[in-house]
Amino acid sequence: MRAVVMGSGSWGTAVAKILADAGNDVTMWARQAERAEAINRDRENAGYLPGIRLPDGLRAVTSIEEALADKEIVVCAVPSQVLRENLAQWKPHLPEGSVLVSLAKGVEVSSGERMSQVIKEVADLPDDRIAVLSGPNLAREIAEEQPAATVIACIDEDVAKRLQHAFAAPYFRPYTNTDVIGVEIGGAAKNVIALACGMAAGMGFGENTLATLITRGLAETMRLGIAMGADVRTLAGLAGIGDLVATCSSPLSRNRTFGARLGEGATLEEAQAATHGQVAEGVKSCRSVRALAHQYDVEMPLTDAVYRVCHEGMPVQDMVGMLLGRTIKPEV
Ligand SMILES: NC(=O)C1=CN([C@@H]2O[C@H](COP(=O)(O)OP(=O)(O)OC[C@H]3O[C@@H](n4cnc5c(N)ncnc54)[C@H](OP(=O)(O)O)[C@@H]3O)[C@@H](O)[C@H]2O)C=CC1
Ligand SMILES: O=C(CO)COP(=O)(O)O
Repeated sequence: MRAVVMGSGSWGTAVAKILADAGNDVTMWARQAERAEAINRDRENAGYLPGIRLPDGLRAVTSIEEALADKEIVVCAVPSQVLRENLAQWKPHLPEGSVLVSLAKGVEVSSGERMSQVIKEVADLPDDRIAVLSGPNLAREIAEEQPAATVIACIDEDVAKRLQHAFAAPYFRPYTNTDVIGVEIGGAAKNVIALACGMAAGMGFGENTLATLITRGLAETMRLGIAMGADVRTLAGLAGIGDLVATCSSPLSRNRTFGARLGEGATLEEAQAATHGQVAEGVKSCRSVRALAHQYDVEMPLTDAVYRVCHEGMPVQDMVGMLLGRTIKPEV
């Protein structure tokens, strides 16, 4: 199929490689001319995935019109808080009949909307032309062709199946799902829990603490997902527990690394500066996920604690007392 990846960061580049390795005709859109030129010249996106050789057929362009022309698959690979402004620019050039696939793992702060909702609203598309791709997919590992699986969700199962074939590479195995809400909430919430895990690791806590945070993080993600209409089985799958485990455990995760820096004593500004321009989505999404928890009247104590550290100046050490000092209660 003819596909374009709109965005040329870590995951956008890795996904463009997957699509090319899966036999599609792939273009990448980069907003900076130097990046597009370097990708075409060096067959490498050194700023995001140094040392990864990109497939020969992969071409990067800076013109939105040229990028989108005639494409059947349009992959949205910019961070969640800037998807709306980007889509507004892309909209006049979106090809008739193309399917938009969101990679972003976040909830928009200004609206509380999931990415598929933002796409529907801005691009004015029916639900059967909007899909999301999410799973335990740390970009660097996938770009190194380490085997992994993912979930492609669309309300229309036939569309999800077509995309499943398009994204299936020898090292990358997509599963279909029609539970778009569950896949999106799993992806957004795990970044917040990964921040908490990073903070714990940075403070020197070990595996019991991490396992507790992952497990209780899943519990609060499930509470929110169920309240929003998700299928709990989705959250027990790759886009839920799968991604939660990968992100919370890996030093490759920007969210976990950001949290770890805070746990080690860095200020928010210092942690931000150390991300080298790459996005740690949970820092913003903890605000919108927490707002959803209030809207749906569910308890999300870990998300609340991360929000307080990131946005209310609570010292990271106070998280422990805040979480362990809560009323003791049954597990389920
Ligand atoms: N990295 C990963 O392992 C994974 C990431 N994701 C998700 O995918 C999404 C994208 O992540 P990722 O590629 O890693 O992010 P990066 O931070 O690596 O790259 C972001 C990309 O978006 C572009 N960008 C940033 N701000 C703007 C803007 N205002 N307008 C236009 N373009 C912009 C950047 O362009 P420029 O380079 O010019 O700044 C860059 O191409 C996120 O939601 C993330 O959670 C999902 C799975 C895995
Ligand atoms: O989503 C990811 C892995 O599935 C990547 O996580 P980070 O954004 O924290 O690097």
